[in-house]
Amino acid sequence: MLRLEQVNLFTRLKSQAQNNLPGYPILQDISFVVFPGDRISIVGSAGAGKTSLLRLINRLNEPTSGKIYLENQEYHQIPVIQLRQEVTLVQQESRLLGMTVREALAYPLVLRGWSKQKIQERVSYWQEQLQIPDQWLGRTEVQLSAGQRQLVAIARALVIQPKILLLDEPTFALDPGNASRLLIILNQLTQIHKTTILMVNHQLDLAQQFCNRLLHLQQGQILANQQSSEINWEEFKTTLMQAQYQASEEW
Ligand SMILES: Nc1ncnc2c1ncn2[C@@H]1O[C@H](COP(=O)(O)OP(=O)(O)OP(=O)(O)O)[C@@H](O)[C@H]1O
Repeated sequence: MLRLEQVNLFTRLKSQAQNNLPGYPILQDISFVVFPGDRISIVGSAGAGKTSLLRLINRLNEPTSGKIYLENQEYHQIPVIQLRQEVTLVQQESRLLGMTVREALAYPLVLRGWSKQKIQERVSYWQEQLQIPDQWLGRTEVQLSAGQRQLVAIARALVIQPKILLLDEPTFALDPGNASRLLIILNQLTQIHKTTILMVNHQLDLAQQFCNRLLHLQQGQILANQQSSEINWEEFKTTLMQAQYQASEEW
């Protein structure tokens, strides 16, 4: 469904470009394949390149070299608007841009010229799927907690029913009960709608609960790309904790 081939991403700061200096590497030699219905957790220490990888896949960043394919079509051959309809990113800090929840959920469909009735049906469906209470619909983002905003942002991404959903730390503002509930809902959705999900997650317990595959990044490189069932999770948690500790020491 999605294929990355030897993708590299280097910074190209203005000062570096002006002085003809090479940028420094953010992602190096990234190659992996995503299959339909995959639930992939992306983990790694701070600065490992997790967000940068999601941004590349959403085409907010362009690879310095290497190629990305969606269903065998090279990214550059796909108009960006179409690509973002099929591959949607929910960033860590989502904004509703002054809209009420009702307006924000309808907005992607209004942009696509849908009728009021079709919008209402689709929005109601996803509101129900993500268990968003009616009382939230008239609220703006300042009247929602960070976790509530995050849930609305995910629902807003799902109303256009993308093939691939990219989630950057969707559970960061949720308490453990709600985080776990969200992952169960997302898990069900991948089965019903065959949505493929790539999720950055710092909490390994949640990653373990959610994914069928794990991508471990370290300093911009893929250290491991493994089926969840093949992972010794206890051992992996210790290894990752040590790597995170080391990264914070170097920082
Ligand atoms: N626009 C940018 N310009 C320059 N450097 C950048 C830019 N974006 C990211 N970086 C650098 O790229 C590296 C990877 O950053 P990224 O945000 O992808 O890491 P991450 O794994 O998501 O980290 P975290 O877990 O802290 O969110 C970091 O060293 C960061 O400083």
